[in-house]
Amino acid sequence: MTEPPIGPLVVLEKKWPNNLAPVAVDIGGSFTKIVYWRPPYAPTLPEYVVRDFKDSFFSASAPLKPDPSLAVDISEGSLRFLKFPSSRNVEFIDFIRDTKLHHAWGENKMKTICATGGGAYKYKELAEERLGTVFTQKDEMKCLVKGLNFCLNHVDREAFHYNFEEDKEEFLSVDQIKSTETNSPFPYLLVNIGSGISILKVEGENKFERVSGSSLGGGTFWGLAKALTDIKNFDEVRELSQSGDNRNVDLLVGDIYGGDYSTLGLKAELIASSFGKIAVKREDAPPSDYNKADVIKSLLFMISNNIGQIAYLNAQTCGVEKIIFTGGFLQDNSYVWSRLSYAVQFWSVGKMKATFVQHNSYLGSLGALFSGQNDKGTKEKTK
Ligand SMILES: Nc1ncnc2c1ncn2[C@@H]1O[C@H](COP(=O)(O)OP(=O)(O)OP(=O)(O)O)[C@@H](O)[C@H]1O
Ligand SMILES: CC(C)(CO)[C@@H](O)C(=O)NCCC(=O)O
Repeated sequence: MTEPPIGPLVVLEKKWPNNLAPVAVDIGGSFTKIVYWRPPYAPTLPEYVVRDFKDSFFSASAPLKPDPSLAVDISEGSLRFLKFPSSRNVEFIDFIRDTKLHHAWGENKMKTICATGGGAYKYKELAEERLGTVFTQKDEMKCLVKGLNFCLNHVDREAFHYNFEEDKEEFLSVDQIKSTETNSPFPYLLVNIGSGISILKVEGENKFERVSGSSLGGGTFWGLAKALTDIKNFDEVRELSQSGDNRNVDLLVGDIYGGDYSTLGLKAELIASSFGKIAVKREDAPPSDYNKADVIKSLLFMISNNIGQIAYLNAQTCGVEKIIFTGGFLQDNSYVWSRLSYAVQFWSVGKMKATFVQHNSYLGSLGALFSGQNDKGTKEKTK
């Protein structure tokens, strides 16, 4: 079958600038995330590049409602998502070049690609040199909010709560994510857990403020996990968190009080000090029976509880009750969903609920893709 000459512009022609590639990248500290539009006539991408990475997608059959204002007729194709570790950023640039994603599935190279995340600045020169296409820089926070709002408004079952008592997701429809007072998803606190954490108060489609941040994020968890154990693969985290027992590593209230600290309502099984049991071990004690599963589980508890607490405190300061957690740390990580849900419920005494989304890692790249539609490829100013 012969390809139409101008690829996606067939469906995007009304608003999509004809010099902009239907691919956008979010180059973060840990991962580079790519979103691209693939029309039905396009070939699939070479398996050798994709095999190590998850390739999730909104397909024509996924319950994605097209938004006329965005003029992206997804039913004519699909938005596809890919990840590369940031340590392979040169390969990622060559991947775009070799697959010709910046050609918009046609003959001609597009003039610009929208890029966000720190790497949009760090790798601009290198990427432009290797691709011969301009990297139009888009602000990371704006893209994150834009991508998330797009998903919340248009993708059914994108958002979900996690029932930590029954260990299952409870998916929300586009209508269920809306507050009754505002008939919209706003206001919400956005806690994006990538390598580090950014916390934003979001009050409207383009109305938001970064209220806080923390360096104790997904990179901290993964860095400490690698430093403390011989773990090499993130998938192992999911396995080990099922079998580990943090009580071999953490000091519990019960270890200090011999039971509950009733006057403060602190139950015996509550963690009093993460990793505290290792700290108080006698020098002449026999080797402990904690193993790497126990360490991983304790680390996950520590990071997740801390994030849950920071999120709750920021939500309280901002006067917002809905907290939406996003970012690569949460991708396919039901254990963390469970911990964060528990932490938010615990700290807010049941007043607040943690919400999660399916396309955690890809919100920034989605936002970059959409934000390129209405501009002429100029450099974006940040606050
Ligand atoms: N397969 C994996 N390998 C390593 N880390 C993973 C993996 N899957 C999930 N993670 C988690 O995802 C985190 C990175 O998330 P994400 O891609 O959102 O960050 P980033 O955008 O690169 O960082 P930042 O926004 O801070 O620059 C890692 O720190 C780690 O905790
Ligand atoms: C630096 C960014 C914004 C890069 O995505 C992120 O890693 C972050 O928000 N880190 C936390 C920085 C802080 O302590 O506010």
